[in-house]
Amino acid sequence: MPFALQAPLRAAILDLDGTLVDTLGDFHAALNHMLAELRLPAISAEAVAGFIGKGTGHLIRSTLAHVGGPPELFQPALDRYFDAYRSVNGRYAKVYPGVEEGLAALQRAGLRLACLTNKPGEFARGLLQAKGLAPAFELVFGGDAFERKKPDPLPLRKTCEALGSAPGATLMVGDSANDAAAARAAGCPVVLVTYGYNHGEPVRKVDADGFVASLAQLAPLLRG
Ligand SMILES: O=C(O)COP(=O)(O)O
Ligand SMILES: [Mg+2]
Repeated sequence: MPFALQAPLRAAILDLDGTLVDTLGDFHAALNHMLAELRLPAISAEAVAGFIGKGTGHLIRSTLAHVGGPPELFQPALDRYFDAYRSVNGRYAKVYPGVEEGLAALQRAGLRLACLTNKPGEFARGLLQAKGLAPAFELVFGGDAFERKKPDPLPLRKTCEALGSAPGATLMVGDSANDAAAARAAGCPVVLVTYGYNHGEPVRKVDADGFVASLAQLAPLLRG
């Protein structure tokens, strides 16, 4: 569906998991490693996909509940998960088609770029580095950078401030209702990709300014 972005843009904020990189394989491997160490049953990749995007605490709590593990195991599970994720980060992850092209188009349009994810900052920076995407971003903020995570608007407001760009002139590009809700509340225009993880729900039902099947489709929206 064609759509137009109203305001002249000065900056763009991009989500990471499900938007820039398909990280389901990394999450799946790290969680199953954690579950095996806790002697709990394994989880399917499909179930994991529904839990991505709301940060690590939500991912671990949802995974434990899904396999019938007691909530008291949260802290030991979290510790094992961090060790496991640190050692797989990027190994089973793939940059989505059109990402390099889309980022280059945003840069050519003179926009300052930040990556804002609910993933812990350490993992986000390592992943962007491993996939060759780090040089595109002036700033990278993880889920541990601010007091609250998306869908709260605080991380977007803070990122706009750090970029020196008003929210109305800062495009949020994400894959989930979380990104869209945060953008709406912060006053940023928001475009969602149709290929990511939207908590297991159809992404087109989310209130957003537009949808793209590839970041390469952002290029024509930036002209003029
Ligand atoms: O939930 C996470 O860890 C990451 O999610 P995000 O990159 O889509 O914000
Ligand atoms: Mg995401």
